[in-house]
Amino acid sequence: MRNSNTTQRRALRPLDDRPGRSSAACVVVIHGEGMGRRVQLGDQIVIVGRSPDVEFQINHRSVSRQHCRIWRENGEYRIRDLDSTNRTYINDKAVQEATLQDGDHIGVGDSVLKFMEQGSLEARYHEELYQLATSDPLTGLYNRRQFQELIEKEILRAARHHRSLCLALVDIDHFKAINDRFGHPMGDTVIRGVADILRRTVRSDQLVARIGGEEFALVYAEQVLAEAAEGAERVRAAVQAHHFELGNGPTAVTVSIGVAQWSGAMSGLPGLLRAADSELYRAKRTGRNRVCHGDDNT
Ligand SMILES: Nc1nc2c(ncn2[C@@H]2O[C@H](COP(=O)(O)OP(=O)(O)OP(=O)(O)O)[C@@H](O)[C@H]2O)c(=O)[nH]1
Repeated sequence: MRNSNTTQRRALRPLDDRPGRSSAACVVVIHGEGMGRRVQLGDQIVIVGRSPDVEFQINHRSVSRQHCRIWRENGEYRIRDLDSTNRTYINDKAVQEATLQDGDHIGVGDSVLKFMEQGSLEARYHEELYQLATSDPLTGLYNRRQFQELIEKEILRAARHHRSLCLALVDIDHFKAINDRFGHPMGDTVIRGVADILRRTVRSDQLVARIGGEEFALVYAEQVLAEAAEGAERVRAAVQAHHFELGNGPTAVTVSIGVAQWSGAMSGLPGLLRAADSELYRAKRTGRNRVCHGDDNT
């Protein structure tokens, strides 16, 4: 039986595809639903299917919930059909199980995936395209678009398995004044510095994204509000403790953070964003350099 915690974590960092990773074997959707999406293949088993719980989800009715499985064995990648309704094809031939070769086309429902071996020029090209599409060039964190895609998946998962899920929005305080005083390039240095602190302070499997100019998002999967607020407080304290060298000696930079927990009554992502944003607004209004969340609203 598959471990649901592992599945949850993988969804946040799909198979260690975070920016800056070296080129590895991968599958890329080259036709049909999910075109352009790519999943890096390592030593983990990758299930391809329609279910939100699988490692490579293709949300189309022609794809079975768990359609096929790809795994590594003796240095090769193998694929097996999981009794799918529409079967799994390699280069237009239905297969039960097969070894994948560089460039193979894998037919999964109406979609076609291409398998590319580790280090191949084409795999590197697709990796670069993927990084460009999903990461923020200034910080290397996920960009807003990728954040939305990943958190929407998390919301579906939380709803389905009745798991908790929290979102923290982190905003640098008085950032305009930093730009005005030290110049835009120094402002960029501060954004990069805060991004580094976030990366260092959160769990390694946690989703961190830059979703606006000086605004970041942290996703706390399987954590309740009190736990997420504790994590957010660690982030706030770490930023405050860091001395940013901006030219005139050390300068204090602080962040305000709003935290909210997803609930079934919210209208998906917009509802969760609204709730976290209103807590962020409260943190700004009540003095900045603080974490606000629903439970402290007395
Ligand atoms: N250097 C730099 N500045 C940016 C970037 N994106 C947005 N900004 C600036 O960030 C500033 C955001 O300022 P405001 O939204 O007014 O907020 P603030 O000054 O941080 O004040 P509070 O959020 O109320 O504490 C604006 O001046 C933007 O021009 C960026 O990528 N680099």
